[in-house]
Amino acid sequence: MAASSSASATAMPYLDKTDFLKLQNGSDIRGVAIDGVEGEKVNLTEPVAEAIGAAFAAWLMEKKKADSSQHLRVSIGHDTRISAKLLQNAISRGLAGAGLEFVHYGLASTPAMFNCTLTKDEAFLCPADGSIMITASHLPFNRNGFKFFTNAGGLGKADIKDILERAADIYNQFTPESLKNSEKKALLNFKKVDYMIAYTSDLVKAVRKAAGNIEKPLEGFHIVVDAGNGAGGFFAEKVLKPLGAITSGSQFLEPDGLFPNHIPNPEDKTAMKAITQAVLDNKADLGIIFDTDVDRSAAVDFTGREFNRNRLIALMAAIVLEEHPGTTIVTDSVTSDGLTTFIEKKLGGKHHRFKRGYKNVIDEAIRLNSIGEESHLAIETSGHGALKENHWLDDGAYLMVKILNKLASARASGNGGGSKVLTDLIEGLEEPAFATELRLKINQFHPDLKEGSFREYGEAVLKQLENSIGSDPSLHKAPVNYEGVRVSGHGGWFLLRLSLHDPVLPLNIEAPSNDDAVKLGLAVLEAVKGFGGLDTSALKKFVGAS
Ligand SMILES: O=P(O)(O)OC[C@H]1O[C@H](O)[C@H](O)[C@@H](O)[C@@H]1O
Repeated sequence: MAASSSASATAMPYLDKTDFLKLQNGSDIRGVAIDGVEGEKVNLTEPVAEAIGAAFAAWLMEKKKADSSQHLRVSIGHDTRISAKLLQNAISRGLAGAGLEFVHYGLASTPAMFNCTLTKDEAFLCPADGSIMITASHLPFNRNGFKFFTNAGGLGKADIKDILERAADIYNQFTPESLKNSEKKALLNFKKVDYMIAYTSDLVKAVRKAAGNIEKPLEGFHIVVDAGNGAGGFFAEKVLKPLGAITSGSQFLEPDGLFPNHIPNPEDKTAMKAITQAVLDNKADLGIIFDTDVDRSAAVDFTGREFNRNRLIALMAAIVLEEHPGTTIVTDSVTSDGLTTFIEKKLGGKHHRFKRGYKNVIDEAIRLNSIGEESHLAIETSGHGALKENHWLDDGAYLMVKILNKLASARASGNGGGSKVLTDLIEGLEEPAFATELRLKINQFHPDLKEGSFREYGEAVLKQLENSIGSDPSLHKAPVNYEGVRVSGHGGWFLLRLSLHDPVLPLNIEAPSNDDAVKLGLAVLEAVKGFGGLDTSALKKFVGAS
């Protein structure tokens, strides 16, 4: 362990590239930003964040072929986490030290942070050459992280790795003088604007335009919002109200980084229950729920029926296919067979079931367009959805705007009020009576893994499962599949695949009954039973074998 000579730098432990690379989570940076959870040591410290800021600056200057005289501008926003300000200031010092301008947006959403690289309005110090969102999405309160954007979109895995490697070098070259110097520069150059005014006014304009330039196209609609105390509270006040909607009964709009009510996550059952209850209690027409940084969303109709997961995809596909008949809808891998039938037979579109991961589905839709296959929607069951018309940005608020457009235009053309128009759009979507996701952990320290990685071990489990399927006549491998092993049988299907980030094999099962789902579960259990490093307890419990 080497340590720098200075007083403040002695408090900074030596960290190498591997320590920095541990902060990578796909195309995001994530870490533990504050104490408070036993066994979780802070690894996203202020100096680490400062180094990441300086590394992003260096990366951006290279990308934009800028020299230090050009003063590239970077905007910084954050969600409601309690570590937001600390990290905001640290990353600003990194940018300032590298000679870049930085602008604080304060509380913002992830999609707004991409948008500001496209907005052309000097009053909001836009466009930004690059932007940073400080968020850890729905993770617990002690975590935090960064997402980065340029006008070309969100940075991908390779760029994040590059930035973290640069950050490791920068961090180990920090001296007390350099740290003081960047602090001074950051204090001198500090600027702040409320960019959410510009972003929300664009959303409002989009709905007005779609409704035929009516000032208050949502007049009389009662719509409740649940922001889960994340950054999405603006939607009620700054989008729905100006459009004329009644928003009383909206809940958890106040920022609170301890998330005292429920996790802001449309995939979370408690969160969905909370917004459903609010719709029913208030006899509202529609409920809208966001995740912490508003890149994901879901809705609830006036009867309390949830539009999330496959249903949200079906609804968005119906809206997009009305506008672009025959287009390809790209989704993640855990979507249902019923959804494929719905998109292809009822809506006349094409369902391209790809891999899990929002960046994967978005990049795939872009790729399809580039080879001549038209696609206008890339959407995941997690609630991430991106439209071609909106720069392929996964924006939970924009998804909801598309739904609002539908409500407003239906009423403008005399089709009544309420959200029945939405419910009707997904009529005919077959839904399995039983659906579950079990997450089977790989024990990385099990002797069976020898020197190999958990990924190699997971691949071996999948290979074994694939081989064993061949000998069971009631099971059939999906003819087209991009991830893991997807099999149909017993009237349903299962998919076993490697998690994008964790040493886990998620197993999704959908079937017409619990018994059929158990039969599918038993087939998986039988195939993987020789793998001592795989924790199958959840599966055993599910099939009643423990
Ligand atoms: O592979 P898993 O562990 O199920 O996680 C997959 C999920 O990871 C993150 O949350 C991404 O934001 C999602 O886009 C992705 O679907």
